[in-house]
Amino acid sequence: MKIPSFAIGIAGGTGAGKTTVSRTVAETVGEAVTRIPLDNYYEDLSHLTFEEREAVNYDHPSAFEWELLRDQLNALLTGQPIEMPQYDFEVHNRADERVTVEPSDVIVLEGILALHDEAIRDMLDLRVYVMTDADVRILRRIERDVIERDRDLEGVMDQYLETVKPMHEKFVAPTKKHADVIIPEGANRMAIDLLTEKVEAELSDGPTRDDPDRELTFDGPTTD
Ligand SMILES: Nc1ncnc2c1ncn2[C@@H]1O[C@H](COP(=O)(O)OP(=O)(O)O)[C@@H](O)[C@H]1O
Ligand SMILES: Nc1ccn([C@@H]2O[C@H](COP(=O)(O)O)[C@@H](O)[C@H]2O)c(=O)n1
Repeated sequence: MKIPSFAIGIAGGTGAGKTTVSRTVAETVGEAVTRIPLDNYYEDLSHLTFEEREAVNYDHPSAFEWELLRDQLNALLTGQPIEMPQYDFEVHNRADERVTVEPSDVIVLEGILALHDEAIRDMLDLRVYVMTDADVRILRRIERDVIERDRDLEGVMDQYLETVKPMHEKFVAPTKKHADVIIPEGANRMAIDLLTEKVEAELSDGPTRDDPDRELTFDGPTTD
């Protein structure tokens, strides 16, 4: 196994297509890829009632347990297994069980604020932002939240206007400037093929992060 692993961050607004991109890359490349959904690092809110949890702003950076994510991402990248928390959207809280995640050659961190935290950004080798128009994203989100997350239409609309949209503009969209690659629309075949090729090239005995030749093989400028 490569140590440190090759780390990719995939950020973008709700409904942009982040999960679709990371799942497709992981399925195409196979077992060498481990997905880390940022949602699993929402703070444990067991001390609040369901009604209080319903009212939380889940699009503000303070909703996430960044320290745990930094520690666990660092552990995985350096070859150690983690006990990853799980998230239950229906009850707005962390689930009781954790899942053991083994280190792997490629780690994909995926979530609205995957490029928000500077220390996390520094751990990533490739930073991706999935950019999809807001009207498309809200339509996708309504469908998903009602069908998969047990939400009602009115609640999804209120949440979107009260927190999701303003937080997207304030915290999510500005992280685009940290991206090495911007993917339009999510399930964009060409972009996914290029991303998959990049991952496969990293797996096929490319230079590691500590290799002085690595800079020479990097195929895009960073904005940091
Ligand atoms: N390019 C695309 N065209 C059409 N539907 C898409 C595309 N990308 C993603 N989707 C669909 O949009 C919905 C939201 O995508 P998802 O990957 O879950 O977004 P995110 O993880 O960014 O919230 C899913 O139902 C997915 O199948
Ligand atoms: N209890 C929760 C926790 C989060 N959300 C919303 O999930 C969105 C992030 O997930 P995506 O797959 O859409 O990127 C985020 O916009 C939160 O508003 C929620 O509704 N309830």
